[in-house]
Amino acid sequence: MATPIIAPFPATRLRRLRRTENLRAMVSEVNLTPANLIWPVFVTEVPGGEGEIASMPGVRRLTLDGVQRAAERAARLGIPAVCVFPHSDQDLKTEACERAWDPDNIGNRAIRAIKDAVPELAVMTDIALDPYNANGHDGIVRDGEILNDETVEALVRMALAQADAGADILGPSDMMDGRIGALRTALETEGHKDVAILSYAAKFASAFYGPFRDAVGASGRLVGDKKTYQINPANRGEALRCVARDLSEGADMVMVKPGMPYLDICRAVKDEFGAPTFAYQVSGEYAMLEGAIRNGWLSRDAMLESLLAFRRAGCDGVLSYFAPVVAEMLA
Ligand SMILES: NCc1[nH]cc(CCC(=O)O)c1CC(=O)O
Repeated sequence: MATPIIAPFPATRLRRLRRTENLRAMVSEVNLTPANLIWPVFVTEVPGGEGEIASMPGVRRLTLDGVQRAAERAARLGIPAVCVFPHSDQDLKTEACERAWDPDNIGNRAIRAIKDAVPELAVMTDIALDPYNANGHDGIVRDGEILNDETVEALVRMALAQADAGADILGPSDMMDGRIGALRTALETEGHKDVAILSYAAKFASAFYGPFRDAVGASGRLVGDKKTYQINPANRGEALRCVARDLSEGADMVMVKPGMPYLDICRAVKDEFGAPTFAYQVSGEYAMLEGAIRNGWLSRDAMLESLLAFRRAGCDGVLSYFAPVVAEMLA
């Protein structure tokens, strides 16, 4: 960026352009619109599973009817995409995770329900085995080890079932090596050449996913942690190598996750690669902000400020549980 020429005070008074709302709007460097938002929604097949998630006040697990109404709300508000997360029956979780590629699993049923209700709304999915895995991991576990290559084969089956159900954007969130290339090849050869991949490329092993694991019913199941596949929060260089690798294997878009504690990574990814770049303002970030707002410790403007920060850091869009509320505030 060119260094602006600044005349000495009083010729320069930077406050001149902050004086009124309209002057401030004229010189705003970034903006936030509903088009920048992707709304993550939880869909349950468990009888009585719908309702508010204790660690995410204001966020509900939805039935298939409920997710159709959410899709209509998204479309009305100008939110371009929803991302479907399944809350599946505990009894249907297995060690081989077969249900992940069942055309009638709750995730795939939700994709079809949304496409029936609002065909033009983009539907994004999550590709990882954890909602269907008896031990809560994103990959297949044998003797305590998360198996990379066997998991990638399972992910390909899962992805094809989602594409068959009508998904527009696939979101591999598992952090196995080689998955983007395997998914891209399978999509090309199985008649899904226009299905986009938004890779969770720089996904860190974070403590901020806790409420999400409650929401999808994986918390009680998870043995150990995800540090052998998700990135060490200390590692910026490794995150950039992951993004480079995923783009070179055929990802159309990339994501940094979590969001707010990793804005430096967002900026670096955008500057380095210029690809469509997204951040995930994850469940723990939502819980922090919403908890403080509900207690009266922060104002609702903190929501908007947090999302604007992603735009300033170079993100094209943000996955956020605040999406519908923020889109209403922006309307
Ligand atoms: N692979 C599953 C997945 N997909 C999105 C999230 C987290 C989203 C959030 O916290 O809001 C997770 C949890 C995890 O990796 O343990």
